[in-house]
Amino acid sequence: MLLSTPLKGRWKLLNKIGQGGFGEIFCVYDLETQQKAAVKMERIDRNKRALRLEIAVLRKIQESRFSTKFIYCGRNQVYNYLVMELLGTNLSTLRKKQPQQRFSLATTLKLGVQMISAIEDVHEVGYLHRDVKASNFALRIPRNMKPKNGYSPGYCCIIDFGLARKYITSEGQLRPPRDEVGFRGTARYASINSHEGTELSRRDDLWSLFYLFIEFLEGSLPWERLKEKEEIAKVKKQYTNVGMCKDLPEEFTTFYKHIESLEYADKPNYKYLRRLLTDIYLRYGFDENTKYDWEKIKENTHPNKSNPKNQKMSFDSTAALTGTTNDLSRSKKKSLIGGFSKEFQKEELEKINEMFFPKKNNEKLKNNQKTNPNQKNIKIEETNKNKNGPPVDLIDPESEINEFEKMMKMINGENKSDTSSSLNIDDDRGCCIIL
Ligand SMILES: Nc1ncnc2c1ncn2[C@@H]1O[C@H](COP(=O)(O)OP(=O)(O)OP(=O)(O)O)[C@@H](O)[C@H]1O
Repeated sequence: MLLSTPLKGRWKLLNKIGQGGFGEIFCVYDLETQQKAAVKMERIDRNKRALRLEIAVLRKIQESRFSTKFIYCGRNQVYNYLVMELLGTNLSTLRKKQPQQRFSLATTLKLGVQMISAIEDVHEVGYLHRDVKASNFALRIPRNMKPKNGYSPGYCCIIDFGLARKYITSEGQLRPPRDEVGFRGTARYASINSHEGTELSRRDDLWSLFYLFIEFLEGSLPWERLKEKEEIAKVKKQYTNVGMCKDLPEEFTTFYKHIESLEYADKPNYKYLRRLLTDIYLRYGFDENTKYDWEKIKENTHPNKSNPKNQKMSFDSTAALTGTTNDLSRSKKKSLIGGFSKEFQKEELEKINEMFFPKKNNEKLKNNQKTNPNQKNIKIEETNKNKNGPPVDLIDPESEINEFEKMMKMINGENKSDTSSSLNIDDDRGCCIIL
């Protein structure tokens, strides 16, 4: 690819980092900030345009910690383009680099908690994502490869709002479902509602997430090899929670039952779903030192290898690319937490929450301790009591942390997060790209 002029005289194209149905994504060098960024380009002559919608949603979701930072949008003779924060590897690529193409339970849970939050944040601004899949989540690149100022090495962001749809009206009311809708999304992860042409709602993004969890843990989905949507739908219908969750911790069954209980209009209980994953995490004895699969400690060369307590978590981007795994086994069944005092459990839970949500307000976390995280049977009973609606919220309201403002300043200097819905696409016709 030849580039005669940097985009808008500012962004110099370096290399292609992604290709999707809607456009191409490039890594660019920002001559102004001297930092790398990502640019998504969509040809102006495309019949179906998705970038305008994507930009609108991205700008609305800027306050979410799980969103990539909007930088600029513009147009030249050939392309509409969106400049945004450069993220790291997407989760699909990362998974495929693991042995057996699986993530460990710990990694799945850590990512899962963040993915639920990311989806919740999209829903909060009034949109459904409608294409939840691993390649639409990417890791935020940690500065200096260390958790810093609210970043953690595994912080994952949701991307690609090209298929998003507003599910509430401008008055904040739920849009009435249409009688029939065309298929949207990616067949492998689409909910059965989507296959059946039913109007999608918040629950359907969570169905896709559930399928993703299975894929993360098992390395594939039962309908992996099928190509036709109709065949995929047929197999999907055969696999209920019994088929898919039988070898998994029982919270996955509870997860499944919750989304299964949701009607079109129901708001999913995101906190409850996050809590289910955190419960497993604690029960299996994972803690804040538990590494992601792509992190590694160079044990042979580590100066403190004889004392595991001295070993600090480190992000190794090479490991992320080469697929190095951690030392956790999926079959690890011991429950360390169960043997400790309540105080210890509280401390543990705080730490875990800090890890999932860096810089979380500790006072808020303390409120979350009212339920013993190990009393999963109680929660299951509570869920069953509320069959006609979302289960009771067993966790105290979890306020959103306003760390994002700080993070934005840190990443983007003075870039403002304009959340207005009106799009102000800059006409940049002077800029010429030759492919
Ligand atoms: N901001 C970003 N930083 C780094 N990589 C990115 C960024 N945005 C997208 N990518 C990479 O490009 C890939 C494709 O991006 P995206 O999903 O937005 O394109 P798309 O055309 O909508 O794709 P699809 O048709 O698969 O939905 C992503 O999976 C990711 O690997």
